[in-house]
Amino acid sequence: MFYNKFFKKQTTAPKTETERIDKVKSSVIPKHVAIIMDGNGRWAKKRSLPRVAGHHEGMKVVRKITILANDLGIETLTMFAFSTENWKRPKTEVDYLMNLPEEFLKIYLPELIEKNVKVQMIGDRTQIPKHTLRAVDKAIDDTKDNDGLILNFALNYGSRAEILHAVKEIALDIKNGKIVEENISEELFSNYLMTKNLPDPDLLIRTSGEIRLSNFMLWQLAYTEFCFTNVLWPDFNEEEFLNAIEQYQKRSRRFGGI
Ligand SMILES: Cc1cc(N2CCCCCC2)n2ncc(-c3ccc(F)cc3)c2n1
Repeated sequence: MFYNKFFKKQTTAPKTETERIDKVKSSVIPKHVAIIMDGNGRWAKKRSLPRVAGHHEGMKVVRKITILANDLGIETLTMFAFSTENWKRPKTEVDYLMNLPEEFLKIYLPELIEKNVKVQMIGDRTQIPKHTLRAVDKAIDDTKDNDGLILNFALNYGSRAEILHAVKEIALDIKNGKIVEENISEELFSNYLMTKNLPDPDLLIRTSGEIRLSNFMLWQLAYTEFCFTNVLWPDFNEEEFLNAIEQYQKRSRRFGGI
């Protein structure tokens, strides 16, 4: 039992995970959660395993957190799976990573469909191997009519490239008379981004103790609450996810106001 100083009443800490989930569901649920899934290589190194073992373990955590996010009623979950900078990694690691979407979908797509999850993707498709895109596009098509959680994978995504592409598109539309300069607003600009059909993230989670954005959703994260945890992504679990949501629920967001 512990004494709740605000409501002057005895309340009991939730004992089971189900009770904890119910308590979280009784408060504000972030509509859009974005996750930078960091620490996979370090997790493997700590176990004297190859880096790709960390990526494979991290893939299983994606499914775990997706299922819980869907159960909590979160509307969109954006997972930063591959950045435009990741091409600099060794070819063997990049080749492995480009096979992960297929492996993930082969194992988990039936369950995602059954749970009414809708798969989407943001990122530059031009450099992604055809076999990877085929698997992702099939999942997008197979889930296009679902209206549950949107599972949005950031794949070969870079925010500065996204912003530059939007600027060029706007310049072109001004040149061809589609829009006039006076009409350029934050809302119009947002509609030129890859995330145009999504609300800005309410909560960003980054694992492994790194405290930086790594060229991720720089425009969209303007008013997002950040939760940085030292936990390595392969060790991240439902309890850690609930911790992050509870942290979010304890913060009152002012969007620049008082
Ligand atoms: C490149 C990459 C890396 C990747 N990792 C596992 C999670 C930790 C971070 C890096 C490694 N995961 N995990 C799931 C996907 C995925 C992507 C698209 C899709 F439609 C379905 C699944 C994925 N893609």
